Amino acid sequence: MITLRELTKRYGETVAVDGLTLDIKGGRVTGFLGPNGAGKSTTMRMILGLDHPSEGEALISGRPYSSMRHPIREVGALLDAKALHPARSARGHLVAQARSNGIAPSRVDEVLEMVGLAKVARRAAGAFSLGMYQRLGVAGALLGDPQVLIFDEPVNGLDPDGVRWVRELVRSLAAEGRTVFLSSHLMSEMQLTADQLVIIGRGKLLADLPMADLLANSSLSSVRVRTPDVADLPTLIGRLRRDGDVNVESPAAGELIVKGRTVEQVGDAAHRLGVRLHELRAVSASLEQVYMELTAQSVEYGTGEAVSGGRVSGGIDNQRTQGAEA
Ligand SMILES: Nc1ncnc2c1ncn2[C@@H]1O[C@H](COP(=O)(O)OP(=O)(O)OP(=O)(O)O)[C@@H](O)[C@H]1O
Repeated sequence: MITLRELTKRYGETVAVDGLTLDIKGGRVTGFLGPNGAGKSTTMRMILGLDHPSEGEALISGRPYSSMRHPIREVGALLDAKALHPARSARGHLVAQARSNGIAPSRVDEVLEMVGLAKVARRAAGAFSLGMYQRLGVAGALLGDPQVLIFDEPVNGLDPDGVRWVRELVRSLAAEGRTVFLSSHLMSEMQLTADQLVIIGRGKLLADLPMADLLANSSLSSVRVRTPDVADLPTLIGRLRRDGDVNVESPAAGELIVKGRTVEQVGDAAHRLGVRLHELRAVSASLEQVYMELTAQSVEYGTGEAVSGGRVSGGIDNQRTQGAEA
């Protein structure tokens, strides 16, 4: 697990990370999202001891990175894939890392095989494509067989095959119980990969909740209903509106678009009233739509107020509370 407590980083006047408090748990892939400059890389750098917090702390399995004797056995990271000596071979690069962390050289060949670089392992890394650098970075992260993995934009520069490979790899690492924390600007890919989402804006936490809840509770998601019992629709609408916090529109005779209720709730209400349904389906927002709405608000109103002031906010706030309890 990764634990952040009031984690804050200031660069002069700039507050890059602003009081982040959250737990990034094992057994699932946690996606880390935020606009450019939101503070994602700075957060990851502080977790990895590359930057010192101005306030607060970041712990890995309950301990700060700086207290670890062999850090890469506890946490593997891919931050800047190109940050290595270009004249060194992929194997040489990993062997040096393995040696300084008490890891057997046989593990180097194992991880090179895992990332598909075994055949080019003795070539100078300087001649590598961006995708090959990314694979080498992933190999470095896996070298110490750590329980916690941090990937900053791991699919950057990868072809569709490589993107899929990363997705399957991180999902299998999480399935083994490991903590996987990864950032990406590719929303469609993140939607396929992550179980949990942490979204920040201007260094502040905007959301920390399961992907499914984020999408289902978005004001952009809805339930579509079609009934032949047109005359009964006003009664059904009245029942749906009874508990408040719902938006019901009727775009055509016998059709409803309901926002703020689940398909189960709408189906049950119709059943109780004896209204026949010929169509009942959830129309889920995409992660990209929800993300754009959420972060646009944060930009417009400032991050702190945004989640309690807008349409998305009710859902987000509730979910954030639920996420914290989970
Ligand atoms: N070494 C530094 N000195 C001064 N300001 C910095 C430094 N590193 C980051 N910042 C600032 O801190 C803020 C957060 O930057 P950071 O790189 O963490 O954001 P990010 O979410 O990773 O962005 P991106 O998606 O563009 O990679 C930005 O305003 C950035 O300019």
